[in-house]
Amino acid sequence: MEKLIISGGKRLSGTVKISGAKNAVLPIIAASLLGGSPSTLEEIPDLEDVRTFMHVLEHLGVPTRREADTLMIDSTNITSCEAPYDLVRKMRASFLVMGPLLARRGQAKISLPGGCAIGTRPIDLHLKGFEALGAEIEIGHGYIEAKAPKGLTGARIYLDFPSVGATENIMMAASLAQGVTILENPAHEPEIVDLANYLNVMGARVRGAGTNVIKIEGVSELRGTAYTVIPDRIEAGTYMVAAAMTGGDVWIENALTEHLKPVIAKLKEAGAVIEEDINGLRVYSSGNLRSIDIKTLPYPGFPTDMQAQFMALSTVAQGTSVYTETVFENRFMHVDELKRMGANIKIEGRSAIVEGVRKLTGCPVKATDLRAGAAMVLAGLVAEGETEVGYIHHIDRGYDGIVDKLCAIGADIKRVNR
Ligand SMILES: CC(=O)N[C@H]1[C@@H](OP(=O)(O)OP(=O)(O)OC[C@H]2O[C@@H](n3ccc(=O)[nH]c3=O)[C@H](O)[C@@H]2O)O[C@H](CO)[C@@H](O)[C@@H]1O
Ligand SMILES: C=C(OP(=O)(O)O)C(=O)O
Repeated sequence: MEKLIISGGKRLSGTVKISGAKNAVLPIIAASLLGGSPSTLEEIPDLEDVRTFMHVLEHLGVPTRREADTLMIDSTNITSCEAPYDLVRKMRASFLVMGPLLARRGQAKISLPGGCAIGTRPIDLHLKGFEALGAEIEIGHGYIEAKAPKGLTGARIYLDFPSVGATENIMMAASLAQGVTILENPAHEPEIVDLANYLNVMGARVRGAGTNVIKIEGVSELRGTAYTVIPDRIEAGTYMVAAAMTGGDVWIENALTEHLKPVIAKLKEAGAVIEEDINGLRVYSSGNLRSIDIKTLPYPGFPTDMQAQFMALSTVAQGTSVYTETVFENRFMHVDELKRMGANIKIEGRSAIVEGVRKLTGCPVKATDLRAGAAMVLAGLVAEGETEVGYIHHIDRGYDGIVDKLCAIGADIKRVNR
């Protein structure tokens, strides 16, 4: 089994270049299915999730080819409308092919994704959206089958919660529907805006992405196009925390400060210094950090995908920090692993109370999910002795070249097979 071995105590300094955003790339790959001609996507990160999505597309009869950071997708013909359990269970974002398939082919049969380590993660809002657009939905034998033989029709849809995935799936489906769709209370995340921009370059008419109402005027066809995805704000945030925790000085190249406001604010509150620039940002700190309180919220609130990494920071900060998770009901799997390293954390309902300790000590720990894995790596960077992180396939889902990037700024980390 592959593991990461980290020898803690190294101060990080130098430059880290941020890759394209996982959470932008995945919906954009799904949206490429809407185009009747090939798309060329640039700045594609080297991630397990991207490889899984390429398999999903190949299963649909859509050829994909990757050369360095470029991904070519030829969606001229789609020969199957089914995504099986084997692929969907590996990556929930596979469910994002439902909107495009329904819109382009009038049918889709996708395995139910099921829950995952961070929560039950239902898809009711996606399905309500498709039904409002005129699709008929049937659930059976572990699959969701959606049909719209006469095509989809624009509708007014209100989301009970600003779900990122539901907003994306509905936006994609509505792009090829007849008439206008008004999507109220959608998600505001930068990845939603990136998807809307890609759809619009394909010929769609999506207005208002990033605001409280998105208006989608359906068009009769879309074409493939070239597109460059935005940098990954969560990857950037993770390296920012690494710099702050290790008392380092790191230039985070390519980070978009506009997308990182809550992360920047909380790191400053913890005592790090941040210099913002058009091409990225610099983070440095003495390593003496203060307690902070964090409540996760939909964008532009503090991102749930940064909660575990910040909690790793608070385990060695002075004072008591309170973390409240409001987006997912079970996103504290990292707590027990951090406690094995000497952290002092108590869970009370949806909050975790973190009492800073003088030091963490290295030991074998598990990456229970993607960001929990990132938190283990961060804890390992400051722990005394050696930390061995297992189940790193979770980390490989979302961090492009994490070992090389950390080594280049002075960390002692290696990947081993043991
Ligand atoms: C590939 C991708 O972009 N993943 C991100 C996306 O996930 P994802 O799109 O799955 O997250 P959502 O915004 O949909 O989920 C947020 C909350 O809404 C609930 N919900 C969602 C859909 C639904 O139909 N019904 C329902 O109740 C979920 O269970 C969860 O509690 O946004 C999350 C919230 O920022 C991030 O943590 C993930 O990294
Ligand atoms: C939860 C995450 O991703 P996914 O929705 O793909 O599981 C994440 O990126 O932290």
